[in-house]
Amino acid sequence: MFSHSQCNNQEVLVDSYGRRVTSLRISITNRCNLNCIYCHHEGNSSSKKEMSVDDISKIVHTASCYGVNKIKFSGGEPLVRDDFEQILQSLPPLKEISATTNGVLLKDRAHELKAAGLDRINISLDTLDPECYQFITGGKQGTLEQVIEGIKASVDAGLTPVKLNVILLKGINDTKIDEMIEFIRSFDGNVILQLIELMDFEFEVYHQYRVDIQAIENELESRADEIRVRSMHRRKKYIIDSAEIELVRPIDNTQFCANCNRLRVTADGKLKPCLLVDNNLVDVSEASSEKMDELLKLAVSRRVPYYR
Ligand SMILES: Nc1nc2c(ncn2[C@@H]2O[C@H](COP(=O)(O)OP(=O)(O)OP(=O)(O)O)[C@@H](O)[C@H]2O)c(=O)[nH]1
Ligand SMILES: C[S@@+](CC[C@H](N)C(=O)[O-])C[C@H]1O[C@@H](n2cnc3c(N)ncnc32)[C@H](O)[C@@H]1O
Ligand code: SF4
Ligand code: SF4
Repeated sequence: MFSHSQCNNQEVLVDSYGRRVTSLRISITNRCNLNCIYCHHEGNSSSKKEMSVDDISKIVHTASCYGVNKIKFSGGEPLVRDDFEQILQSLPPLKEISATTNGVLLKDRAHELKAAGLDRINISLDTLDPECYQFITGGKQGTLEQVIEGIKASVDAGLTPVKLNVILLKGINDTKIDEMIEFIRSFDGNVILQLIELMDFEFEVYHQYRVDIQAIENELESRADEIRVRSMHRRKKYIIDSAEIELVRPIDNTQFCANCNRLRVTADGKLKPCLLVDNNLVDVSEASSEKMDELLKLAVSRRVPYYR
């Protein structure tokens, strides 16, 4: 297993806009068992190449020497990788390791994931209606019931707080927010609702389903007992009758980008400075550990807030 022999520096990674990088968002595969109508694929190419456990471990060990202390695993669908638990076990001690999943394959792995070092999990589920679920996820490879079982198993395994990711879609779920709030309430404070603005990756889907996000934000604000602001992206959290609802509103949001502390890693081993930019990636797939330091700094130097 990889370990960085000279991890004794005090250096941190700060880009030219004063944004310190403290977190990596790592796609471990581009494969997915669903085909959601809106998917942005983390802004990645469709490359079939996947980093090995050692490749991922090497990147995280190097970044951790520069004060990166949070890792988010994503995909495609991270749970289609059978070696996800091995990936988790290969990491150095960190403040937080989390993952985002569609939840279909979660039920039977939640406890193993926790034991392997995963701290918490985000589960994407846009509807509580089985037919609507099939429509959004574009097929027959997963069911609503599997995802709900996955949420229960995650709470049971202590992968908490579980975040329930809901992409707001006009005419599909924009009038069902209260239903979702009631659903998370049934988990006694272990589940947070995360309402997400649809980003415009799929042009037609975006134009058909985008919601008036300002109206939703106004409604949350008027009903909130308390509003908290996260340092990451300056995201707002609304507390409504003890339920926690976080709003992810990236489009045209200069505060969101000004407080972006994540560097992305693509499934085929490239450092990606921004979700929305494709022409400035830094390939670390063949890098030695010495070269990795240099390439990490190069990727950080290429970071520019997308909305500014
Ligand atoms: N524009 C933009 N969107 C992001 C970024 N990071 C996450 N998102 C979006 O935020 C939504 C939620 O992402 P998750 O993978 O659940 O993770 P997260 O909420 O960002 O992270 P945690 O709150 O720490 O769990 C998704 O729609 C992501 O596409 C980012 O850096 N830029
Ligand atoms: C690309 S998915 C990868 C992880 C996993 N397959 C899942 O769906 O949770 C990561 C997150 O991005 C969100 N997402 C995908 N396409 C999006 C879009 N066009 N706008 C906003 N969020 C999107 C998903 O809902 C999910 O919460
Ligand atoms: S499950 Fe995730 S990666 Fe797969 S299509 Fe849906 S949003 Fe995209
Ligand atoms: S700069 Fe903005 S759009 Fe780009 S990754 Fe950061 S928050 Fe997302």
